[in-house]
Amino acid sequence: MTADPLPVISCRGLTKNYGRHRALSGVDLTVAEGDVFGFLGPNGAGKTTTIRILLDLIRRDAGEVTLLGGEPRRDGVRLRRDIGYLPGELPMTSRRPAREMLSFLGHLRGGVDRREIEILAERFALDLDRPVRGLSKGNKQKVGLVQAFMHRPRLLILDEPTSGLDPLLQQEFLNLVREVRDDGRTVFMSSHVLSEVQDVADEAAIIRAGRIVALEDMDDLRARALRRVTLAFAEPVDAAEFAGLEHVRDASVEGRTLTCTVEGSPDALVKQAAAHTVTGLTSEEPDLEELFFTHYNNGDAARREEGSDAHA
Ligand SMILES: Nc1ncnc2c1ncn2[C@@H]1O[C@H](COP(=O)(O)OP(=O)(O)OP(=O)(O)O)[C@@H](O)[C@H]1O
Repeated sequence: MTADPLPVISCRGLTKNYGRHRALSGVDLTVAEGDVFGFLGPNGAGKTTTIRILLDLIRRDAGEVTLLGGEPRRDGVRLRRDIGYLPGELPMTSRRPAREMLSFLGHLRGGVDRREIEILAERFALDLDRPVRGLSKGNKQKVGLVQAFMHRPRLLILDEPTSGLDPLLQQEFLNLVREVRDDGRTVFMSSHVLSEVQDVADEAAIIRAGRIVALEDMDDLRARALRRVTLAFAEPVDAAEFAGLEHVRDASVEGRTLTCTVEGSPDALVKQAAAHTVTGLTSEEPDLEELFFTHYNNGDAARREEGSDAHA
């Protein structure tokens, strides 16, 4: 075992106001080297604002930031080489082909192996010969991802990276994130959907109304995750059979369909269901809001604070 390395991202007390609107109220974050860190929160919670402050694209009103041992305001040039950044909204108005734009960006970062661009483009099924301007939203997102990964940065900061990607490419993206982690590099990625980060993240912070309201080890969060499960049977079943099962709540039956909530392992439910002929199964994840309000005692407090902030 080695001693804990210095965090790759550390921020303390980040505060940001847009006019009279307080977007961040004292955000603290610590991201360890080699981790995949999910930054989760509903729309408008402050994810993009935090990321832009980390990268010194906007100024904070208060707080401290350290990134890869440097200070974003002072060490911007070095940090840009060591960081891959995918913005939430990509300005892509160039008439030039994606290949040229990516090579140009590569030069700005001190040179990028062209093969790396080709390999990434192939993985994301991106046609490098098409002009950037005419690309669809999904293809623009692919260009954004290629430019974030292509110089093999030590730290990737990705704002809603899977937005606009179809499910197959989302999986490819997650594979890439795993490879980066296996390489000992670090990924910080935001999302408003837990499912997008839950398979890959080691840790997650949940931000709400400009405050970090939870910091979670993902293994714990996964173990507690709620699912709404619907099972269809060939014959009518009795709700009582399922009501007392471990990790099963709110079981109700209508005709041949059982709906219930599973918190944690669905093992007991699956074994009980197997006593019957199962004709259908759906399992839905709750959205982040639901998970948040179900699991965190401070949920009501956060909701109240948000309400009072909104009137501030
Ligand atoms: N330039 C701006 N001027 C005024 N208010 C802003 C500005 N940028 C963001 N805000 C507000 O600050 C809050 C945080 O916004 P931010 O974009 O950081 O949230 P987010 O979590 O990234 O959400 P989203 O996923 O919708 O982008 C929101 O209430 C937003 O309306």
